[in-house]
Amino acid sequence: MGIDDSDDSSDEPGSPEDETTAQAELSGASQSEPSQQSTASHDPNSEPQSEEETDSEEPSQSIEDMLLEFDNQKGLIRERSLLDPNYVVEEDRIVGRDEQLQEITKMLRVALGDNRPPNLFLYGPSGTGKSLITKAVCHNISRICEDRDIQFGTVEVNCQDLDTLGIAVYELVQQAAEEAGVAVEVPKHGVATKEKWDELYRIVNDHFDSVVFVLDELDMLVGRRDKQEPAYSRLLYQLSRAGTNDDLNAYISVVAISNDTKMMESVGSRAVSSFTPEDVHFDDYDANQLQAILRRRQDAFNDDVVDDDVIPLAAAFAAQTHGDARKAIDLMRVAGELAEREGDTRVREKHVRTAQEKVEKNRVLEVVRGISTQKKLCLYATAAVASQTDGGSARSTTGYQVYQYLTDAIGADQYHQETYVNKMKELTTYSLVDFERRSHGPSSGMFLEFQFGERPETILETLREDSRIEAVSEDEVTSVVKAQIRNQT
Ligand SMILES: Nc1ncnc2c1ncn2[C@@H]1O[C@H](COP(=O)(O)OP(=O)(O)OP(=O)(O)O)[C@@H](O)[C@H]1O
Repeated sequence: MGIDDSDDSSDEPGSPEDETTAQAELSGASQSEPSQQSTASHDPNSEPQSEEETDSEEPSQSIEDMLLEFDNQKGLIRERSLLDPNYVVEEDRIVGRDEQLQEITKMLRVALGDNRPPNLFLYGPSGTGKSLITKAVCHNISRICEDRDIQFGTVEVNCQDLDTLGIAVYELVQQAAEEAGVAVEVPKHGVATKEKWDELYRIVNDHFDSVVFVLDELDMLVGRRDKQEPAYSRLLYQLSRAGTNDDLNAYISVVAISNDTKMMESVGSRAVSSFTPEDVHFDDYDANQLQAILRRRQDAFNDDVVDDDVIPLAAAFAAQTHGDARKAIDLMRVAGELAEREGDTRVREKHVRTAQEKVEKNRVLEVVRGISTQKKLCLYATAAVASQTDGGSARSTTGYQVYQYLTDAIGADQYHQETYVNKMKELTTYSLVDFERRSHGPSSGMFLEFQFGERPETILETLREDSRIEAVSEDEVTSVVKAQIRNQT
């Protein structure tokens, strides 16, 4: 029996660890901003001060006084949790996902009859309600099962921060133990992954009749690169197979969630034949749906403090990129916090505009902080092209020419075009960029057209914080880009 793949760490830049830090900074970013509020107030009616008095040091306000003063200010946000994208809202606040709700309910309801529900694959862009709908359905099943004396459990893990298969299985063990209210009896490190699987089976068999395993952001569980099959594929194989052989007596269903619509294409054939999921697609939200979602949370704010144009504007900004509800909610929260910090009595359009800049920049930062210089160069070149085209998109062929210019300019290694394209494709995982395959007719070759999820200018601005990229003249890059775009036909 081998020791587990605890050395199975991802060496890829942009590993989950980098992102966790960025995520933490993202969520805390708005709180850590220095306050705009001036504490030194000048009373225009006060007596003119003598020269001497003016020169003397005013006693500064104590921290306690400042805290109490801020505490006494009437806030604009009444129910902050409604503006937290990680908070699971009640069912009556879910809008515009009737079809998916119905489909998933129909398939998972089998658990109520003490039977095995099918496996599911939920896919679609970020922030389109995949996790929310799954949680809502499982929560309801759990309630009804309780009444019927069926031991139903939901074991949910987010795979974004899990580097290896061994760690992912341990995470499942931990979540299962928490759901069952028991202790984990296997160590996290230094044992074979098989022992962790056995512990998972033990907990599930001892405590549940039926379990839904929810594997969120499953495509992020890549694992060791020297393995033939990605870790997510091995996890799906093992888990779904255990549900059909003697390892697990409980009925189990695996719900795999991914932003990557093509994830199933890279799942190995063994896993495909044991997983065989029902697919449920989640579309982008349009501006009207996003408005409806935000209106159902408007009571997060005090009565009558949000200007009429605030929600439509936040929804329009979020719809412009991917129709991401998380972004729409983030915009409302940041706009509200900005207004509060300015001491304003209302949330206004201008707060949403400033929030848009902050949220967009944070999202880009979240992605680019952790990636390698080479990936940054690929991204910079492609965004530079997109920033100069009418539709905001960039052809891979043109992007590569600009990438070559950049690598020459800073004396970096230069990849072949195929590697450049692969690096860009890898970046699609983060929903920052998407691509379509195109051609200009039978005589010309194929190319990929990259579309950005955020404004290319924000990406360029953020990437220029890297000193190597900053050293390249912006004007020169722009003229190279323009020349290359002219050469395109
Ligand atoms: N239909 C909806 N009604 C109300 N709120 C929604 C809806 N869809 C998404 N949200 C909210 O948007 C945020 C993101 O949703 P969720 O986590 O379900 O997205 P997701 O598709 O799983 O995205 P990701 O792949 O990035 O995890 C959550 O705060 C969720 O409450």
